[in-house]
Amino acid sequence: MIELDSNTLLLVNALFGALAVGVWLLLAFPFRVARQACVLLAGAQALMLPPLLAGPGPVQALAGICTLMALGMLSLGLRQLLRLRQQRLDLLSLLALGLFADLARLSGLSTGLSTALISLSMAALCLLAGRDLLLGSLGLAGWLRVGLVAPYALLACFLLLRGIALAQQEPGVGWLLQDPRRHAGLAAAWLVLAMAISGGLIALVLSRLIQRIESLTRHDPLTGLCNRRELREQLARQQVRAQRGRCHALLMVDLDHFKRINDELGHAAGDAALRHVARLLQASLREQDCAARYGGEEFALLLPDTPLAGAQALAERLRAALAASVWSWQGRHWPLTASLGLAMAAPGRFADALVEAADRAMYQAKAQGRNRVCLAPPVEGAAC
Ligand SMILES: Nc1nc2c(ncn2[C@@H]2O[C@H](COP(=O)(O)OP(=O)(O)OP(=O)(O)O)[C@@H](O)[C@H]2O)c(=O)[nH]1
Repeated sequence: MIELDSNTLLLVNALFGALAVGVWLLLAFPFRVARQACVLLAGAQALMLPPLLAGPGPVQALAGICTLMALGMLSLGLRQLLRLRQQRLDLLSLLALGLFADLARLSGLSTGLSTALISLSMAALCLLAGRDLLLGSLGLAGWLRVGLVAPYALLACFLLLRGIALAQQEPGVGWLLQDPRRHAGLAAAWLVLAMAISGGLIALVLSRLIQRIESLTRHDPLTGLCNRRELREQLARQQVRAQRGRCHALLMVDLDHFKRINDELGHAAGDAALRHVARLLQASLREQDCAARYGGEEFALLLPDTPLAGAQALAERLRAALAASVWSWQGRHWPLTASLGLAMAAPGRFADALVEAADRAMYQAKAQGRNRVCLAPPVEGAAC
């Protein structure tokens, strides 16, 4: 069996660290994924390299400071990645305590106590990072969250025990007092934890990337509303409920004379008007409703659990709100109105038929003079 000494393990650790710096920079720059977070994580990883590579001398004397700064940057990067509120006071106070203790150690004042304090500050930073991960990964499966937090918890436990042992100068726990850079067992554990932490962080970044791609495939880039594909899926889900007698409604909203905006004010104005309408529609809906951009200047609103009277009232409210809203482009006020077609779901009226019925009602509203709501004929015998 090959026995690895601590120097070889440190070298492997440093090589792994350098590789991780490269991966973070690659994600941050060419791929532009969570840029700020990735830069902070690259910085954290880079700060760990000097303590790993330096032989005895001034750089190694600064190992404590480098490790503390690396943990601080790791925590900041993690908060950025998890989109947690960037509250920095806790991190800054722990860093200040650790740095103060390290300076005391370097100047020869109470070496044991200072080293203990550094260890305790590092443990607290690891605990904070673990807590942030638990809070910020609520959407992930339980086993994955445990796997992500475990390395931080283990590292925090080790640093806590080490801090306590150092403060008491406990002779029975000699291994705890060893420098991980000179103890093969500790160097191996350090390598495993570093790999687990980096692996977990990369998994988090990838899950964020997947979320982003998924969101792009389901949303309209101009307005941020759902796109036609997402609407289709939600309609199919609602249809299953309609078969069991639940009511849902579909409202098609088509802007009136929209072409004139493009022709007279330009395409950018047309885009701004579409965004204005999207905001207004979204703000008037409940959380369970789905607002989608169905085509150019046509929107579709899916209203689950909504009986006819409620859907008609909402349609009229939306029509009036749009007509009363103020939209202007480069100082020029432009009135906006829409024609709305409403259709109610029924057990035999499948998604395509529902869209077609709402669309026909909308064209009827156009034909009757625009800026009005028309109702599609109900399916005979339907409950809604
Ligand atoms: N700015 C902008 N214009 C768009 C977009 N998608 C479609 N359009 C324009 O929307 C206009 C739709 O015109 P029409 O279908 O004639 O409808 P309209 O002028 O609203 O007339 P009515 O529907 O009959 O009231 C066209 O000029 C399209 O080019 C878009 O994403 N941005």
